[in-house]
Amino acid sequence: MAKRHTSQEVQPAFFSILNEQWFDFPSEAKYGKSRPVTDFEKLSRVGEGTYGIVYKARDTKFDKIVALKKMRMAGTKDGIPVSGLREINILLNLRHDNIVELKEVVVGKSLNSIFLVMEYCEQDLASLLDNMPAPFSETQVKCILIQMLKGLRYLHENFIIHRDLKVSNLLMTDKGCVKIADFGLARKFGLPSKPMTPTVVTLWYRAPELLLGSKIQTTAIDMWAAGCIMGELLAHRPLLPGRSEIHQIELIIEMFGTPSDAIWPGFSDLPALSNMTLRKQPYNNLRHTFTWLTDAGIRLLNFLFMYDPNKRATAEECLESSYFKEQPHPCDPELMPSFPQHRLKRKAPEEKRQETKSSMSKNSDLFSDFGVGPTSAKKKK
Ligand SMILES: Nc1ncnc2c1ncn2[C@@H]1O[C@H](COP(=O)(O)OP(=O)(O)OP(=O)(O)O)[C@@H](O)[C@H]1O
Repeated sequence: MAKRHTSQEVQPAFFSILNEQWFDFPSEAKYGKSRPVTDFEKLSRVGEGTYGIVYKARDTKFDKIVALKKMRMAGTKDGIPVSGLREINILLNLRHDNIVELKEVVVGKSLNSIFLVMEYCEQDLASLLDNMPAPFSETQVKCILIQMLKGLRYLHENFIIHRDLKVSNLLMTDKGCVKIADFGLARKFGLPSKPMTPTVVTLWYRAPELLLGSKIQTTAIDMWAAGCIMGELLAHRPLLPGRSEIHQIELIIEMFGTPSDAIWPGFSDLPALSNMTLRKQPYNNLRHTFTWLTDAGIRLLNFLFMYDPNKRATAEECLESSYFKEQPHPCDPELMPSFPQHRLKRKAPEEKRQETKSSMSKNSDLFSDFGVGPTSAKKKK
């Protein structure tokens, strides 16, 4: 059967990635004309992830508010970590309303300290979901989903698999524009890369083929994560919050029934199944979970949660869904609430969210490269 999702069997070839990535750099960055980070005034710290700390900062030369992401160097032998290089290379070559814009790369005092200058987004959806008193209305959920799907369609058309889609990587501007962020795990198909690790994609959003050890990565892993995000936005809680990989598989089976070769050809050959027996559960419980959702909504969720990655919905197909054409219609992004009261609450809830990627030391003095010291940090608006 023809593949509906673009896929790649990944190979180990670490150094060719680095070379290809530098060849793709715009000449400014490639030939060392990057601006110094001292051109930026740090305003506040807005987020911290596995690969870097993110600050709200002011570009003093152009008087613009930006986000500055300092790449973590800890634990790397050769300077910039490959995840950072991938993120830089991929983002510099992308331009879309629903993808966070990387404006430039600037350097710190020491040569191996690198900052990504990105457009600043006021919110991330994880913090919003954890803090807002009432859930998003369905018209707002549709507005968010459509923007996410447009961003995904653009990525997949450009041969990029994000590989870490989750609510904390969906940012929102004060104008209600949703942006996919955090390309540290993203891959361009066609580039050789290291052998696939099944631990890509945060556990709660991880597709069954990854959990069961498939060696093939396709754009369908982003679409499963998109289904989890749709479920989370509609239910106002994570849909499949597994505590371990085994628990994650159990939750998936509880919700969608036990897969079989009949619905997912090749399923019984997946590596993890050689040492595990799956519980028999014949029912799909999506309708019981979303009793109030229209048939079109349930159909879209079921399409996103197809076990067989080849049959799973593409972003393009989702955008055609009748769910987005029926009442209540998606609201205009400009009409999305901006939630200024929740901007200060970003960090705490994010820490509570379960993450599976290894955590690195977060104590280094990351302010030391800025011209302005931590004591002069302005209060966030
Ligand atoms: N452009 C931006 N504007 C505003 N805030 C941002 C921006 N980029 C990132 N952030 C904030 O910083 C947090 C961490 O950023 P990011 O996800 O890029 O880092 P990471 O180290 O790759 O994270 P992860 O551990 O999820 O892989 C985000 O959840 C968000 O709250």
